[in-house]
Amino acid sequence: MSAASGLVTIGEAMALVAAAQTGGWAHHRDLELSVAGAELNVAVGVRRLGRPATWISRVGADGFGELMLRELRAEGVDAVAAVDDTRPTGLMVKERPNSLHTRVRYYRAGSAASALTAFDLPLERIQRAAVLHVTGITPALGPGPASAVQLAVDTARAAGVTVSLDVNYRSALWSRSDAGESLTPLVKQADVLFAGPEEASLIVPEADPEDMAYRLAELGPQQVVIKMGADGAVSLIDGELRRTPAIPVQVVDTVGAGDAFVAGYLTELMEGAGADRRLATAVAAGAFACTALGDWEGLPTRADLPALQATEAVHR
Ligand SMILES: Nc1ncnc2c1ncn2[C@@H]1O[C@H](COP(=O)(O)OP(=O)(O)OP(=O)(O)O)[C@@H](O)[C@H]1O
Ligand SMILES: O=C(O)C(=O)C[C@H](O)[C@H](O)CO
Repeated sequence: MSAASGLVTIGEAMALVAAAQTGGWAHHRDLELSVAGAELNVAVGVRRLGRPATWISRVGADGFGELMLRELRAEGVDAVAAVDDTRPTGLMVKERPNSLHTRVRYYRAGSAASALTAFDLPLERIQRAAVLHVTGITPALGPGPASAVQLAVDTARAAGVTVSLDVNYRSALWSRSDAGESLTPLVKQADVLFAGPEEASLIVPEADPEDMAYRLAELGPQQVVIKMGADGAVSLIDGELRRTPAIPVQVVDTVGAGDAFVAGYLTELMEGAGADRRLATAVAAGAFACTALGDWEGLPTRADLPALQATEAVHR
């Protein structure tokens, strides 16, 4: 399959150090090393569901960057990433103080990906994509990454490529007012918009998810999806309002569920599927992501999807 049938996404991924047990670092020092980043998670999710995916970024000339590129190769994601020998790959640390909470800390200031600029973009790949997916994390990394996202979106729109935006507000990176101001113009340029209710309220004043969806659609996106965790999603797609329940699962770790949901939705969009099917695959992928530690390791392939309906937990 060519990139023309696939997703292109841009963003930072980090090495992910996660506690292997609950209890906090002071008591349990076992850790697991992986990689994660919202856009990388989406690229892996799309690829697992069967569509081509390209991930554009920068990594450090270090073991973490090497690990990231290896993982992406193993997943079949096409990585277009400059290796920067002056800056490190960013790091994210995920601690589980108890079974109820996950605490995430970033060590990403001055990272290779925060030096991303418009010069890192292979514009012809964006022009040939089926969907360009960006998130509100990248503009928060600095003026270089913000200008790269803007150019990517402008390029996609000029080429008639569908633009997808996940608001993905990260309070450790910027204030709500800065995020609202910077992301509103991007929302207006998006065809598909994903946001949680708290994130949507950065852009519009409404408090009710259905009202938010209508107000966001007035800004431009024909497809607005409000992700609501265990409550599923509210969407306004081509003028039609839907409530899609989540699929109940035994939750291990919800971080990355939103990216899985986006991957499910966008894969079906690229397949030409209708809104009901896009949302069904989105909630299924979101549920899968909740069942495993790690941001993307638990993401499903097509063959995995029916397992959510299975009644027996052990298959022999
Ligand atoms: N506890 C859960 N049980 C079942 N499905 C869930 C659960 N949490 C999330 N999901 C599924 O995943 C989707 C996205 O989750 P959520 O709304 O938490 O996204 P998010 O806040 O963007 O996540 P993140 O930024 O951590 O990736 C939900 O709409 C739902 O379909
Ligand atoms: O928060 C970020 O910047 C990340 O990209 C890290 C995680 O992988 C992401 O939050 C999961 O959606």
